[in-house]
Order: sequence, then structure tokens, then C-alpha cells
Amino acid sequence: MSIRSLYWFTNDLRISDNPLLAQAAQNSHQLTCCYLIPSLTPLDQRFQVVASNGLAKQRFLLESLADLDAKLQTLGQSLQIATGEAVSQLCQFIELTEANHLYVSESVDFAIHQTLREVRLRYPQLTVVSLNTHRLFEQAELPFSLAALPDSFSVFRKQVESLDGRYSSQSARWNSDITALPPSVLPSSSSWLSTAIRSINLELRSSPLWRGGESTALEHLEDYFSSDSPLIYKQTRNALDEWESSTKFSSWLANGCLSIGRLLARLNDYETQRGANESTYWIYFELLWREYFQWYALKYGAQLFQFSGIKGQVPLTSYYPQRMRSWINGTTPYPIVNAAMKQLKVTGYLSNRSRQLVASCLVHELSIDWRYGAQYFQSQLIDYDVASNWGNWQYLAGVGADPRGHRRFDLAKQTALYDPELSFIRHWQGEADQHSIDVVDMVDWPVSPAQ
Ligand SMILES: Cc1cc2nc3c(=O)[nH]c(=O)nc-3n(C[C@H](O)[C@H](O)[C@H](O)COP(=O)(O)OP(=O)(O)OC[C@H]3O[C@@H](n4cnc5c(N)ncnc54)[C@H](O)[C@@H]3O)c2cc1C
Repeated sequence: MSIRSLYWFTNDLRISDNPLLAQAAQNSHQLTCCYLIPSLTPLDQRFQVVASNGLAKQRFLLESLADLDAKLQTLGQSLQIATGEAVSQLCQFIELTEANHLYVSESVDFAIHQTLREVRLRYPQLTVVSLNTHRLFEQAELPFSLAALPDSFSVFRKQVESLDGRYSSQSARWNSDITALPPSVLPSSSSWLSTAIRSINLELRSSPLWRGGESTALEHLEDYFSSDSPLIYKQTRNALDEWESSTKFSSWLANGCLSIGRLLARLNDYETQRGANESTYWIYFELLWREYFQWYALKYGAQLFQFSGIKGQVPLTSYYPQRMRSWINGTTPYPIVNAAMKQLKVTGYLSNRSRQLVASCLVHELSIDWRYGAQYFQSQLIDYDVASNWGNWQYLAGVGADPRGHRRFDLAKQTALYDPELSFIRHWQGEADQHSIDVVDMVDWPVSPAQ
């Protein structure tokens, strides 16, 4: 039988260390590679308060796609990019190419699961092939069943850290480089990418600190591990705004431009050459947080998006459009939050500390339903990852994996600790248009009947 395959790229935008693509290359006679720009799901529509995704996020994705397309072209292939509703786009590709196999990376994304369910119903003869390209561990390697995943990160970490050969054995199996790909029946159609990136650059009027794509991910991997930064990571990672203070791998990991296996293999080499210390261990520690949230999302499915989270406790928050607007625009009474929100809008990135502060502010100071904040992050973050984003928001909102159940940051204390000279606030103009939490309009004042 002729194997005609459709490879649906999702969060695996790379050629190297991509075991699923290697398998598709080996087993197919004909191959079509596609990417579907995610459209808004009903959940997105319910909570999204801005018209479209942030420009920095759009640029990072387009750069990643352009790089992937260029790499595919060197292998005699190209990337088909489609916008619109995922099920109908996939069906169109299946019909056009008469595909009898669909390759797609294993995902914890609820929207992808729903799309696949629908496609399977429409094409019962279609063989769907999936492999893990995003997580560190396979389910069979975990010392517990998915249902018994610990509800606290510390318990999870202690259990998975006891697994043998954590870096080297994990990284060996990712080494599956591809030298050739079967031909496609569709002509290349992605020449618009460079024009789209140029027009975003013009609109943003700032050159990016990050460029999307596997090529820049691999360059950054080498740069980072050629420096001394990993040796002092634990002391610097909470800084608000310095490039070297944390690893900055998240955006490439989230989009799959870099594999977790290759990253850990490089960390392992670094420890061998430069010596392991508490800081180099701490990079692994943080990557285990990422791993934890992947399993958490898989375990809880739609509960990841539920107001009461996994705890079943409904928070005492609601939705206030004016407060939400001032949070997004950086015009709250809290300069450190304002600075961070302005940085997010321009760059599509925030340090972990800033994310914690702005999330705490949204939930505890502005009393807004955490899902509006999570959705806004989804629309802006260049490193948006469904599991890490919604899992961290649940944690901060007190409805997730936090055994303490409640985390409210004292914003004045945090400012004194992390921005004592106010340089972060000044740089991002956090003081510029401060307002009180609720602005009362003239028309809201009581009007006496005599008037
Ligand atoms: C409210 C909120 C939302 C977040 N949303 C996302 C998201 O959508 N995507 C995302 O990748 N991270 C998210 N994070 C986690 C974290 O803030 C970022 O991963 C980190 O700031 C990225 O910068 P870095 O690569 O320099 O991280 P580093 O500090 O250098 O950490 C190394 C890597 O470990 C992982 N990591 C670190 N901390 C966490 C964490 N708390 N949860 C999960 N993974 C972690 C990331 O892959 C990161 O690249 C969120 C955190 C909060 C509080």
C-alpha cells in the first residue's frame, strides 16, 4: 500500500531531535507538512478581551515557521500554512493529498484532542500516529499512574528525581536527525511569511531580543552554555529584566524549536566540563516544573480551565472591565505591575517573578477571575504553553497545585526587594499613568431629582 502522510506540526517546530518526523520520513511514500495557525476556541472567545494576539507573539511564531519552512526546503519539502477552523483545514489537506496517515505530536492541548476526535470520526480509515516530542518522560517511566500524579510539585519532583540516569539516558533517544524527506504533492505556498514578518517589524518599531525558529534556538543553546551564567543561575533567576539572569529557553521550548532532550544533554555536558553546582541543578529543577505541568494538564483535561480549578473551591472574584483594562494597559495603582504589563505588551515576555506579581495583582488586588488573566497571557506570551500557563495561573489563584492554597504577594515589599533603585519601573514607565482601582465617571454620581 502506498503510504500518503500528512504531518501536522503543532508544538514541535523543528527538524532535529524530532522522532515523529523521523518516523514519518522513514515510513511514507508521499508526505505533506502543514501548520494550522490556531483559531479562537469557544473558551478563548469567552475570556479574550483583546482583538488579536500580541504582535511580538505573532512575529515569534511566523519566524519559527519561516525557519522550519527553510529547513524543510533543504530536504526537498515545504510547509503548508493554513488559517481558519482546524477541523475543516485538516480535512481539506487530507482530501487534497489523499492522505491515509496523519502524524501529530502527542499533546496535552484540549483543543487539539477535540480536533483529532472530530477528524477520526470523519475518516475512520485514517491511521493517526503520535509520539511524545515535548515532554521529558514517557508515561511508562513514571513511578505512578497518571491518576495518582501527586497534587504537589515537591512530591512529584522527589519521585521523578529518583529515576535512574536522568539526563543521559533521556537524551539519547532524541537523537534522530533527518537527512531526506519523501516528496510532497502540493507546491510551496509560504512566500508570504517574510512580508508578514517585515510588516510586524515596522508596526512594532523594536527589534526583537528573541527570534523564533530552530536555528536561533540552537545558537542560543550554544551561547548560554558557553557562558558563566548557568553557574550563578539560582542567584539571578528572580531578576526582573536582565537577559542573562535566566536561561530564556522557554519560547523555543514552548514552540518546540528546541527539544527538552537536547537541552538536557547540553546541560549535562556543561556540568561535565565546568562542574555541577546548586545553580546548574536548579535549571533541571525548573525544567521539572515544566514537566510537572505537562502531566498535570494531561491528568485534569478540561479542569485546567475551570474557575474552581482542581480544588473545587470557587474563588471570590469576578470580572470588572475597567480594572481589566487598567491591568492590561499598565495603569493600575501599582507601578511594578504597570511596568511589567507594558513590558509584556512590547516584548511578549516577562520574567517568572513579574508573572507572579502581575497574576497576584489581578486575582488579589483587582479581584478579577483568574481565567481572564490566563487568557490574556495566552494571547501575548511568545512562550505560551497551555500546560505551563494555565497550571501556573491556577497555582497563583489558589485553585491549583499549591499546597499552601493561597499566594498573595505584597507588591510594595516585592518592589523594595527586586527593584530597589526603581530602575525596572522607570525603564518601562510604570509610574507614568497610575490610576486608582476604580475610576468613577461623572455620570455615575448620584443626580438629585431637582436637577
Ligand atoms: C502566571 C504564570 C504563567 C506562566 N506561563 C508560562 C507559559 O505559558 N509558558 C512557559 O513556558 N512558562 C510559563 N510560566 C513559567 C515561567 O514564568 C517561564 O517559563 C519563565 O519565566 C521563562 O523564562 P526562562 O526560560 O528564562 O526560565 P528559566 O527560569 O530559565 O527556567 C528554565 C525553564 O524551566 C521552565 N520553567 C521555569 N519555571 C517554570 C514554571 N513555573 N512553570 C513551568 N515551567 C517553568 C521553562 O521551560 C524555562 O524555560 C508561567 C509562570 C507564571 C507565574
